[in-house]
Amino acid sequence: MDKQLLIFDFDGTLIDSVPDLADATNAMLTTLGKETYPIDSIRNWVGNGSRMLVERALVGKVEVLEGELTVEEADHAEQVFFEAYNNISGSKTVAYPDVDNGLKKLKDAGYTLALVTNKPIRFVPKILRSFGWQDLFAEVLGGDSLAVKKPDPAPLLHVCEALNIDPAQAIMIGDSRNDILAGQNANMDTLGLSYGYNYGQDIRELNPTEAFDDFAALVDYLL
Ligand SMILES: O=C(O)COP(=O)(O)O
Ligand SMILES: [Mg+2]
Repeated sequence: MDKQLLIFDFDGTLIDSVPDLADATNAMLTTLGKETYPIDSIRNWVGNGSRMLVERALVGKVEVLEGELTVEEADHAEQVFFEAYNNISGSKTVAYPDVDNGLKKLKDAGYTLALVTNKPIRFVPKILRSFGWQDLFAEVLGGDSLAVKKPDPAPLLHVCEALNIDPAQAIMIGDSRNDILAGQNANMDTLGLSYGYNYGQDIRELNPTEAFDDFAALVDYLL
């Protein structure tokens, strides 16, 4: 493998964060006096950052139509969600099998590792520390670190520029259409993981360069 930089997605790729996200979402809905949803519904609402998760939960579906929510309503719900997620984040979030060892093997093999998530950046350091990963990544960007988030290629290109690495030497690795499209939009190779959250769609339908059903297979491919 002649590439230098591996850019990883976070939720659904390295960590299974949906149990905590679902608890926070339902805590928000309960606070607002609305009906709660099962984790299997909420899993399909993750991927475009907290704001979209909150809006989808308020309307109870993936597609939020123009005019269905007021900005004030969504702003308030987002603040309630942030508080709830801040209080519980970490307790039920686990790394997927072979991720911890796999990341260390890839780093030891000479790759530079970076993290680009659509999760708000304020929640990221605490989760990284909980897995002892705080020094693994040369660059870490959240969904609100720049004006745009994945599937826009800007966060990926920003990381390449900060690390002075040609995007042609980078690979985007993730579980969702937002990761694969961001990588394709940045003209990078893309590697898909099938076990995460992709709105119920098979990641292979997005035509990543390769796709894997577990993290160990991804590591084998890269070493
Ligand atoms: O917070 C989200 O919506 C998903 O975050 P991710 O980009 O790490 O998958
Ligand atoms: Mg993801």
